[in-house]
Amino acid sequence: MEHLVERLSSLEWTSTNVALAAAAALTVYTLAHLFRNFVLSPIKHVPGPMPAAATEWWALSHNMRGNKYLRVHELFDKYGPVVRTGPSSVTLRNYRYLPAVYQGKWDKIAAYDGFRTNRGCPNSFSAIGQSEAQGKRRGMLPQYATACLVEWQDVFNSHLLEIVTFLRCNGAVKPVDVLALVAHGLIDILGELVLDTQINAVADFAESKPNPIARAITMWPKRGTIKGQLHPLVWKVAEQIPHAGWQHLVQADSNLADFVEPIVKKARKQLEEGAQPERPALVHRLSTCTNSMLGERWPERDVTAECIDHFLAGTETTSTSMTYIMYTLSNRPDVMKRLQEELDGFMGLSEVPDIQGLARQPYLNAVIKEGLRVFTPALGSLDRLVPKGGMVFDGVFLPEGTAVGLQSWTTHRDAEVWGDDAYEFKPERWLAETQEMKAAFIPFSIGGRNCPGQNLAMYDMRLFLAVLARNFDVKPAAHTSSSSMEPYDLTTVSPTGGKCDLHFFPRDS
Ligand code: HEM
Repeated sequence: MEHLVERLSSLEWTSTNVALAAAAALTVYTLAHLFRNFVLSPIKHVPGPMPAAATEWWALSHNMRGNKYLRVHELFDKYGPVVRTGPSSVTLRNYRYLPAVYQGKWDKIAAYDGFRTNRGCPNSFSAIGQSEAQGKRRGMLPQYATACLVEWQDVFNSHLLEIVTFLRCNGAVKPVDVLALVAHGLIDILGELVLDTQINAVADFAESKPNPIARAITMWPKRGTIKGQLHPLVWKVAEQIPHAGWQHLVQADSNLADFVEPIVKKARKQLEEGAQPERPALVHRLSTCTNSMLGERWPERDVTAECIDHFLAGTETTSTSMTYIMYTLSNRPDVMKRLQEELDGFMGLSEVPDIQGLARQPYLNAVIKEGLRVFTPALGSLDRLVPKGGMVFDGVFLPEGTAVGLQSWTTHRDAEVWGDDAYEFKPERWLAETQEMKAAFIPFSIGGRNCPGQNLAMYDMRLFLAVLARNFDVKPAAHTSSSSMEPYDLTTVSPTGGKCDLHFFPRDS
């Protein structure tokens, strides 16, 4: 050793020597990494593509290309129902394992930590452990109960009517991006339901003015995915890249925090002064409930983080589902006709429907469920950590700490459940729902970490779909095609083309 140190100190540190030393260090690091992932790994026996086992870059590069779900889907045919999709992660095909993985109170993987909001504050989505999440969920669930949502009917109606008015003036003249339109509508609704605040996103959209909140909300999920997959140091460096578009993405979180923080502060002050809102928004509920883990009121920064989280979780998911459903209807006059007949019978001459009656319209609900099945917004694997003792899946043992999950893209196309027409959009299948369909339909996930906003999401979708289909016939713009609509998946899905331009022709014109 002394000899080696002597030799090193006698070396002349020219730039060539430094480069050689760096290359040698990199080689040693890479070999050690490969040795660990191939030879020492406790899941080395799980079949899968070699690059996926070698490094995280296989998953990251497919994530960045938005097609990881397709690659993983193909792997099952080649490697069987249990596939190694990363150095320490495995994806399962068999939907019968859904309860084991998602109802077993297993922790989420560390990448969820990248979804903290309000400058690094944890929220229910980013919480890794069940107990931390349960404390937060108890406070929010009453806001999305049916009894609460029906009280907001006037808010839903006023924003939907604004959209109808805009489309009546513009939709036939030039195509409208339904993805952005619905997202702006949802942001206005969530503004009131979550923050008791008017955001006026649809008004800005109608005037082609960028809305800063809408921009931050649409940028945020991409930021979360990238941040979650990069080493914190690499992210710190990446944050400095002086590119305007990239900076909008990097700053999406602080921009939202700057907007939501003062609203939360004001609401808390009003509550402390004795105000009793007749119709509490989420910010009021969270400000008054007790954090069951801490035994005291939620800190202000946690309330801010949770409210931001709901804006994010409730916008892109629902707007994507609505967009793919509207795009499908623009190409499927048979489905549109049947839907319009049902809605005409239910709504008559009214432009907006009764919110409760919509839940009882069979074909409308069948179209939405089929939309959520075929175009699930969260279609990749939602990974969890195998707990102590490990577990056997389809004959393959996975030890404690393995990241494991199922992707809804695959589950929603399982021929054993959905039949040979699993890839087709066929709302009729929901008119005779089977137990297998119930068990394998997972757009909102299942178990203790399922989507707490699913009731709101279903209300949103019923309302938007009923209003758009009742009032308009829809045709795709010339440039809106199956390739521009190819799903691009970065945690949640969006069309590859980034938008979905459709023509809206008023039905009574
Ligand atoms: C079509 C619309 C929606 C879909 C498909 C959807 C889907 C999902 C899924 C699959 C999860 C589980 C994620 C995971 O385990 O990684 C989830 C979690 C969550 N969703 Fe939704 N969601 C939708 C709308 C909403 C809405 C409207 C809200 C609230 C305004 C919301 C709030 C949340 C929250 C807070 C979580 C985290 C829950 C936890 O981890 O305990 N979502 N959602």
